[in-house]
Amino acid sequence: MVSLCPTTLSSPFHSKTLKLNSYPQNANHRPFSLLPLSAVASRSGYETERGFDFEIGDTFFRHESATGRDLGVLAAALYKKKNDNLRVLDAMCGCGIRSLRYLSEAQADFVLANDANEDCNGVIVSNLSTVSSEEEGRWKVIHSVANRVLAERYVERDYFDFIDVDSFGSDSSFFRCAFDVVKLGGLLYVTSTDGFSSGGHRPNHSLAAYGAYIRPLPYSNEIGLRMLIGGAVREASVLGYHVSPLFSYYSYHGPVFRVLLRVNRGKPPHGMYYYYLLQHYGFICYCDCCGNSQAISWDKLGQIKCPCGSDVPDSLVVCGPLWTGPLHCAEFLAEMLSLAGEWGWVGNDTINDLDKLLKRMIDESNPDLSFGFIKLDEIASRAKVNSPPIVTVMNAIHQEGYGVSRSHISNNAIKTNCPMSECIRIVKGLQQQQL
Ligand SMILES: C[S@@+](CC[C@H](N)C(=O)[O-])C[C@H]1O[C@@H](n2cnc3c(N)ncnc32)[C@H](O)[C@@H]1O
Repeated sequence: MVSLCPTTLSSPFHSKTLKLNSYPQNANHRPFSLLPLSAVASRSGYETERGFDFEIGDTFFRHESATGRDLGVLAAALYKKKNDNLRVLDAMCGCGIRSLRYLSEAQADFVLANDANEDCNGVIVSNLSTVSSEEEGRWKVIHSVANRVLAERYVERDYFDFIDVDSFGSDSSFFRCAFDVVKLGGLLYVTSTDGFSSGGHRPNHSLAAYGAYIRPLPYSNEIGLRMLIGGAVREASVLGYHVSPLFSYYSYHGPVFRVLLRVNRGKPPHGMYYYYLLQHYGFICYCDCCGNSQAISWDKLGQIKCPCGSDVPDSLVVCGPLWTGPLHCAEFLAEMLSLAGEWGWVGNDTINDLDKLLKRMIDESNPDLSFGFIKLDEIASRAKVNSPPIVTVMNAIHQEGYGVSRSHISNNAIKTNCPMSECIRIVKGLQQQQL
């Protein structure tokens, strides 16, 4: 038997010495991204999602991830509509529900479904067989660590239109291999469940995984998305690719951070890539004293100071480097929403949430709105009043000429370019009107 060491596993170029279907036999040498079995939420039996009945056996499956799957399927289907061809690599497929949905709903021409755990094989094959027989060649199931699968595809020059990496913890170790296997113009759907890092509780870890030093901020879940995009942007630029987020989605079930990236090479639409990077890849500075946030570009790093002039020690919290640009592409989201409507996903109970989510994401794509969000509780506590209804606050801010939207991340928060001092004045005014 081949003896595997972690270095061997993480090196893509050892694939020829190992059987593709081999899975590390020695528990001590399990790839670092595989969690201990005790951490795996598994339930035996069958599930239903969007009208599909499928087996889950003892594989990892979470109901709560359905929205993330819906978003991926809509995006893949849009890609297929525009490009007429769709080859999907589902790098960590669990029971194969995503592969099943990419085949059935997005009409993928081919899906390569991989999961390192060979025990998932029977369940995946049985689920995909409900779409077509294995002999028809629309899908193939393999079992290997994701980076090895990706590296082998790269060596074979076997590129994919859509790659889904649904990992546990941080996904940054898969970026490089994945970028090399996505077709130019193709889509990479990545996931992180690393809520500790985004919350600023493990700055050394976020530095190691995403190259970003993250400290606690009031909008840490948005920071999680920005940390993920920033890490991907950085890794892509090392290889000469440029990426831009088409949508970013946070779900508190996990928590889970998911981002769909378009991968390209050459000049991005808005000028030279490095100019684009300098514009959108930098630092975020939050002032504890006044509650305002600002983006700091690399050339302004030496001049960090809050306009409120605070001289309170440690009042400025600086995080980064991370993505400070838009979280979504509004046009792409609008197309997803329209497709959801065509599929009849708008209007029934489960879909109402997706409908609301997509509309909220479109709203928060407004480029005038600063990154981060402000929780109403924070405004109310600084203004020393009770929190007024969110819609009343938003209307009042809007009437004062500022941009304002909800955030898909927090129900009780707004995104606005209205400074905190003005928000406080507006909220105090609303309170007085009520007296
Ligand atoms: C979050 S689950 C996938 C869930 C699935 N995508 C879904 O939507 O239901 C992650 C899966 O990745 C597998 N896995 C973990 N580390 C892996 C690695 N390095 N390479 C390939 N598969 C891996 C696990 O066995 C597990 O089934």
